[in-house]
Amino acid sequence: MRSESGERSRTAEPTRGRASVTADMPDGLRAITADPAGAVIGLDFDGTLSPIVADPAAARIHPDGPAVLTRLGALVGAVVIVTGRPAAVAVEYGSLSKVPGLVVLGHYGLERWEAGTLSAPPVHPGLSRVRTALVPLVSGVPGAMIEDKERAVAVHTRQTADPQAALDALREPVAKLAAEAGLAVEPGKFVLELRPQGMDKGVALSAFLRERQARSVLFAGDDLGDLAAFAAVRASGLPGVTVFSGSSEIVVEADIVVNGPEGVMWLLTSIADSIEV
Ligand SMILES: O=P(O)(O)OC[C@H]1O[C@H](O[C@H]2O[C@H](CO)[C@@H](O)[C@H](O)[C@H]2O)[C@H](O)[C@@H](O)[C@@H]1O
Repeated sequence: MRSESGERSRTAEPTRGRASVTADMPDGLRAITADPAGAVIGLDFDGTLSPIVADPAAARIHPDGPAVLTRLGALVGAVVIVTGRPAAVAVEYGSLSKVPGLVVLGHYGLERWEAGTLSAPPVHPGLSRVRTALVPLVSGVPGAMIEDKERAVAVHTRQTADPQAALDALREPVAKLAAEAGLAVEPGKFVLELRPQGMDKGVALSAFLRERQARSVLFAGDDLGDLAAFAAVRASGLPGVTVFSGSSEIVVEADIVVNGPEGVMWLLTSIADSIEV
């Protein structure tokens, strides 16, 4: 996939064992470790907590994820997952139902899961129309598949012979269909998602920061849909840090770059270690 924006500004290399982020620590990270009770840690799911896999239904959180999130959740003001997945799916694929205090904002913030309770708005009426119209469109591209998420529909090309060419071929007809149904198109890693307008990860994260009266913020993501959350970190006026969960598929500018979900686990563990010092 193409590069979306500028250069990586910092690199944190995963290491094994107890690690510290105190050396060369960005100011936003320093604020988090100095005043953890005021910190909100925001995390994307796919590509950040969960390694990217060919079949969207086979994605599962990194094996260290539930324990790391449980540990961090006890140390900071709040841990929130902001994902394009339905919140209940992220909870299931993340084995997150027993992580105390965790909030999951699904469908880019349309849904909220907290303490086992899910709240969500009515399903957008345009979705039934695109659900039907997408079938002949996608069946014309061998290997392309539809992921029906109830409040959104995603078209995936990762399993086609040429994922980028398939994505490019579908981009225009999918955009036309979305416009006719009053939906937005959310592009991502070999995926085009048709979803309701008016909400994104930036809107969702900003509202959460206000709700929790955050004094600092970190957001980690890996894809185009996370850029709005990165922008929200920068616009919040809070000491903040953006973390790019890096891969070979896309490059995104961020304060810290780590090596995919493995690197995210290292960073979160390092933050917890630094708080507990
Ligand atoms: O906001 P996220 O938590 O990152 O969710 C974004 C989309 O992620 C999923 O698709 C991506 O991950 C799949 C599994 O690794 C991969 O096969 C696919 O190519 C990626 O685009 C998910 O399937 C979508 O519904 C999410 O919107």
